[in-house]
Amino acid sequence: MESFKNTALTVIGGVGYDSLSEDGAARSEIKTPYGTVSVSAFSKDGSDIVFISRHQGKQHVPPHKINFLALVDAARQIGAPVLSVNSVGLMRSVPLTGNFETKDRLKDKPAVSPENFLDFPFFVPTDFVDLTKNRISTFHDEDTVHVDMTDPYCVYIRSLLYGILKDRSVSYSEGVYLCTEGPRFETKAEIQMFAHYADVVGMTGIPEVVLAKEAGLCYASFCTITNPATSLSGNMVTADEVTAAVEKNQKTVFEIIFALASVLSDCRNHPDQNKCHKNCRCQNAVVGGKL
Ligand SMILES: CSC[C@H]1O[C@H](OP(=O)(O)O)[C@H](O)[C@@H]1O
Ligand code: HPA
Repeated sequence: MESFKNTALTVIGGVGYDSLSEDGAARSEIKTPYGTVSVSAFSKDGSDIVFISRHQGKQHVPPHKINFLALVDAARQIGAPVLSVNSVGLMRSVPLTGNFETKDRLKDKPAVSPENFLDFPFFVPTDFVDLTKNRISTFHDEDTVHVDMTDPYCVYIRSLLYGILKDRSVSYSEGVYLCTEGPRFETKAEIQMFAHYADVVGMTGIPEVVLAKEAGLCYASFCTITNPATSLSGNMVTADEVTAAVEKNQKTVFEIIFALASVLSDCRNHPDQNKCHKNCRCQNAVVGGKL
């Protein structure tokens, strides 16, 4: 296996992110017990990043057929923290974090809503609801392991993300991600029900986060809100709308990814590890969970 030992960050990228690593990236394949995964490795300002395309490039594997076991096993072999990039539909208004002094209309209760989501497209999941139906969501089919899900998304990586967003004055919302099986979009009745339990809806976050936790990886997700969920605007929901919104925000997402890789790279090399205090429990998520 090619050595990925200096990798600061692995990115699992969704729709519209294949160009993250196009220029001068070294392409290779990682063999896993679940299948072979194509990855590309590149350096950005001295930080090594490995990119895994969730839909595996031009063939575009649809959400319900993604080989999550292979993708996450590849990330485990790389061994670096993982940032997953996902697109989502917004199901309800969510409070925003950011500086709104110049945005008069948001002064009282700043929130992202189906009306203004284009201005505030970034969302960080803190928890999830799993409504997938037909996916293998554990590495432990033969033995029995019950993984802890108290903090599904790594608190350490999220704290770094929040710092980077704040430094760059990028407003964001955070909350609960709900995953459907897809590939169809949701019905009106489903969105009315789901919005009681979650803020955004997507098709690709699960079981990625669960498998990453089983693998002991530090894993967080950075979502782009691409559309109001079904029936929350007068429009139909289309894949074209999703890709257009991703493309519009891609530059900012790339900047956040590069900044995160840089912080993680500095932390790896810093003699004073207190500077980068890793306050998460990701590596211990299966401790006490084996029967
Ligand atoms: C392009 S329409 C819906 C499709 O896009 C999202 O994928 P990803 O999160 O990998 O960008 C969504 O969850 C669906 O899979
Ligand atoms: N529903 C499910 N997945 C999605 C959506 C949506 O509205 N937007 C982007 N991915």
